[in-house]
Amino acid sequence: MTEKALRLGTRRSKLAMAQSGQVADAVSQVTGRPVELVEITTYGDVSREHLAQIGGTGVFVAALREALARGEVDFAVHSLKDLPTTQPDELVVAAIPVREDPRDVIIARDALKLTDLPRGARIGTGSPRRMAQLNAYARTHGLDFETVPIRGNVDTRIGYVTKGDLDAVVLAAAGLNRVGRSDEVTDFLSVDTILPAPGQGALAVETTADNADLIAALAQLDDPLTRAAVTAERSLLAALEAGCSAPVGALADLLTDGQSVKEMRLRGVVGSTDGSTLVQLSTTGPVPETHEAATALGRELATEMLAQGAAGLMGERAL
Ligand SMILES: NCc1[nH]cc(CCC(=O)O)c1CC(=O)O
Repeated sequence: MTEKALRLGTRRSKLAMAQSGQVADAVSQVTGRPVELVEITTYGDVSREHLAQIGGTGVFVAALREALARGEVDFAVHSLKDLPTTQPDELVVAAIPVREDPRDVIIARDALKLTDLPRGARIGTGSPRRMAQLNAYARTHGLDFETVPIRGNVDTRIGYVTKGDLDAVVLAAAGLNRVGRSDEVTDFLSVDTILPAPGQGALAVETTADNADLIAALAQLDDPLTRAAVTAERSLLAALEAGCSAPVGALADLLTDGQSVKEMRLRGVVGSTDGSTLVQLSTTGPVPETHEAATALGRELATEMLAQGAAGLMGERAL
């Protein structure tokens, strides 16, 4: 007898379909069961222009979570950076697979790098985090470009450059990799220049808390080091009382001593969108082995950032 297919709820966007498809393959490999994609239309997909008013990328997550709660699907895959920092009691993030490239990139006309952009160049991004750090970089490196607020999916955003409306756009490397368009990247931005969004490049595989068998099966896809890193990053975000559209960047990585992993370093930044003020700090600690330890690392850095005025920079919202 063939086993019943597991139902994976997904948005219809190219990026969502790509990442759901990849997780579907992995889940079917570890469970030996077929996985069926169930398309869920979200309010954010239908009414993009109202996204800012109804609360940013959280709307995409909410529709998938409702389908899970109603029992219409068995599990869902989210971009971790779009996931609100509060976890509903009835849902569990059963797996956080190995993170992809966390960097931001630019796709610019004429294969230009960030530092090659001419004076007055227009760079499209709707993210206050990217605006703040790009503008700060311009100020400290004698560059002169303008960040222009844009929205839209990966294709739309790249279209601004290919149609000649903008000189460059900023995107996440991971998303481009997943949709097979990373060959169009003209510059991978160092995380020393632009810290990514907390959780960027990582996925969250979520199911209902009452589904013990599926939780155990999905756990085989979990990467504990990725989980520790993104838990610390998201704990920083939560402790700063910032949402997914706040100008906050964070990245936890491992510091190695020769061959062996020594410590985890968590870097964080918050800034004004014009780049005139940045609070950028880092902390290091033993590699966290529990959720509590990872959370403590993020809280510790938040406390230091708040002491340096981070709270005053959190009011700015995405356009
Ligand atoms: N905010 C939209 C979004 N959510 C996740 C990704 C990319 C994939 C990832 O970071 O995991 C993107 C696109 C982007 O920022 O370019």
